[in-house]
Amino acid sequence: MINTMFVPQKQKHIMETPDMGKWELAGYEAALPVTEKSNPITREIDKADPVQIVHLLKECDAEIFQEEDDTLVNYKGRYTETRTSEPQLEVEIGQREGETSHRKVKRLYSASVLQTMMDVTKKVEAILKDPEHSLIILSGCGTSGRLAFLLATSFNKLLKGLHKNPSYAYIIAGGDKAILTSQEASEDNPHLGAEALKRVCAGKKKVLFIGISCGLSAPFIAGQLDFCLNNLDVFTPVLVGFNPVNMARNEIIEGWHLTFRQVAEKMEEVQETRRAFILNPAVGPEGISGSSRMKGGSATKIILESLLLAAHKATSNNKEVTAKNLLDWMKTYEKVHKITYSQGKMIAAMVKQAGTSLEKMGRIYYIGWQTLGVMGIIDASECVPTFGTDFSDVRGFINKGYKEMANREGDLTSRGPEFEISHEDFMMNVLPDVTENDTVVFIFTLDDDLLEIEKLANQVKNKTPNLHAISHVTTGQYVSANIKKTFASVMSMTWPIVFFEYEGFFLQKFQRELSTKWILNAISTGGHILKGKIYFNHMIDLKVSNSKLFRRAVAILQRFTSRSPIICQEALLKSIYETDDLSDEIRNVEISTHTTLAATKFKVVPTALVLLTRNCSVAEAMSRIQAKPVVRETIDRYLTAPGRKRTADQIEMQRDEENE
Ligand SMILES: C[C@](O)(c1ccc(-c2ccc(S(=O)(=O)c3ccc(N)nc3)nc2Nc2ccccc2)nc1)C(F)(F)F
Ligand SMILES: O=P(O)(O)OC[C@@H](O)[C@@H](O)[C@H](O)[C@@H](O)CO
Repeated sequence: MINTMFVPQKQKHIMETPDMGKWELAGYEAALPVTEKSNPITREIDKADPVQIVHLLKECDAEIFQEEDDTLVNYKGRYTETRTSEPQLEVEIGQREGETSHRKVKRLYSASVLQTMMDVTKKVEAILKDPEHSLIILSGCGTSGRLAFLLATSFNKLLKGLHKNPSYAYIIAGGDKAILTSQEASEDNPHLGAEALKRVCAGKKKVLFIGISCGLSAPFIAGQLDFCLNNLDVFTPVLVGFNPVNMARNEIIEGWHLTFRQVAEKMEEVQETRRAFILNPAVGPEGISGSSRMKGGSATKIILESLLLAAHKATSNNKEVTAKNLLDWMKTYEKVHKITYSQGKMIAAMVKQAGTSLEKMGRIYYIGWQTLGVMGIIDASECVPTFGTDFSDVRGFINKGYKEMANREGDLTSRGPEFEISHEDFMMNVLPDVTENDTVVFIFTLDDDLLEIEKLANQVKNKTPNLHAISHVTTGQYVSANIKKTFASVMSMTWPIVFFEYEGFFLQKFQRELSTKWILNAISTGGHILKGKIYFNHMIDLKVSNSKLFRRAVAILQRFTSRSPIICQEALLKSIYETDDLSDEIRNVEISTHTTLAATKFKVVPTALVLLTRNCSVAEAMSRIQAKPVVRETIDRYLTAPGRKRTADQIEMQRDEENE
């Protein structure tokens, strides 16, 4: 059996993969985590126009809801997509006939997922009965941490409306500053996670810990789950992610003794006694490979909002939660997909506008109200690590700033301009410099202060004609004519009136948030695609600021040059350290040393690409990239050079065929 996984081993950091000739072996591809795979739907998204971009993203998001099909995982973790009706027997290499057992991949609506959700709602209900001595903690890194913050504050508001004490708390790697800015390095520290968890739940007797890691990969979360597993008298750990456990990250975590996969496997064992739970349906690869903020973030919202709302409803109605309840709650989110993307043309127009602004070195501003303002702040903060842009390129603002956010650490404005988030900050410090190159998007509902909205819009209109609105209305409500005439375009989403009780009001709020998330994800992703930041469906010029991004960078270099992982890693290190001869000291120092230095550099991956394709010095590679920053030509020239290997596309094509 060819060993295709990261295996903990003494000489650090070398990804165990088949040697060059067998690189395309289905085995390697099969080991590739779903959350890191390239989605065939978006293989050519970098060449799509705005309407096509929106259509492709819509197709990707629809995969979240896909029913369980004949996708088979055999127990050695070789994930093979089969489209045929009869199960395709894939015999393990060196595996005797008949010994292979196949299991279906869990999807959002799978019976096992619904059963686990039901089990977790019972734990939630137990906690809600005793808020003084117990707590529900939501935790994550990056986008997963931002959603943990949003979910915890939303459900504490739900409790407050019932005159109940808060039962929720959140942890985000890097602290509250990570809600607004990228703190990618803190993801790699398991001790930091465990310490934060101890601090937040000091004195509690019963804690339901919900750790969110879309890729089943964040060491910060692994540290927290392991802490829970060693204190099961107080803690019940729940892991939320979107890979099968046998694809959880298996690389030794620096300064620790376990891999994420070992922690996940321990979780699986304890799950047998219903004292730990794993919610990990596959939702399909991201539209931009590895960008788990998109489908991963959406699926996180859908699962946890459905689960928690069902638990609250059962508590107030004193009724049991059934699998059907959960299925019905989650099915309503499919309508959100339908209603949102019914506005595809208007979304495409905003994508086009965003692309124009970004190409002209203009900026994009989201001016939002209530939690729709939070969705704008989240999308804006994701652009920095995702597209390697400056915080000032895409920014979110929210009415009443930190008062509306209700984040634990309160007002962070004094920490610097990237922490200025109120409409007043926007008016005073940003609006004076807004020009017609900039795009401003208002995001509100008709329950927000329409006079305030109109006043602010008229002030913005004096500075740029590119003023658009996303408004959420309930059937029967209409955006008034004078609001309409203030904006260049108004995208109006009409939602059915909800008759459910109190929880229904929150479900409607959550669904407007998800709809807004999909639209803003399309605007920021589409805008950067039109600006030429994406190659095929990969963000090649990524900042290598933590170990996962380091791995992704090496993998992308391999994918586009067909060189071995060792050669690719060397090229990346030469680029990071700006040297043509790597010392053994550099080769053997911890990954965190590489990522800490890389985080201060620009274009290290494109530079490494030139190193690999032009066989030149680092200095020459850097000056080439300086001169011609567009990565696409560099790769195309290399891949189609006479006598060169197939194009990256042909490589992708062949791999996907192998996966069929
Ligand atoms: C699809 C593609 O080949 C690709 C892209 C990314 C990666 C990759 C990135 C990061 C990582 S990771 O080590 O940080 C990680 C993350 C989550 C998880 N559950 N396990 C491991 N692994 C990657 N690839 C990979 C992981 C395990 C086995 C074989 C390949 N591998 C391949 C590329 F075309 F995008 F390059
Ligand atoms: O939820 P995960 O897989 O642990 O990932 C946590 C973070 O790396 C991730 O949210 C990252 O900040 C985003 O830019 C991904 O699009």
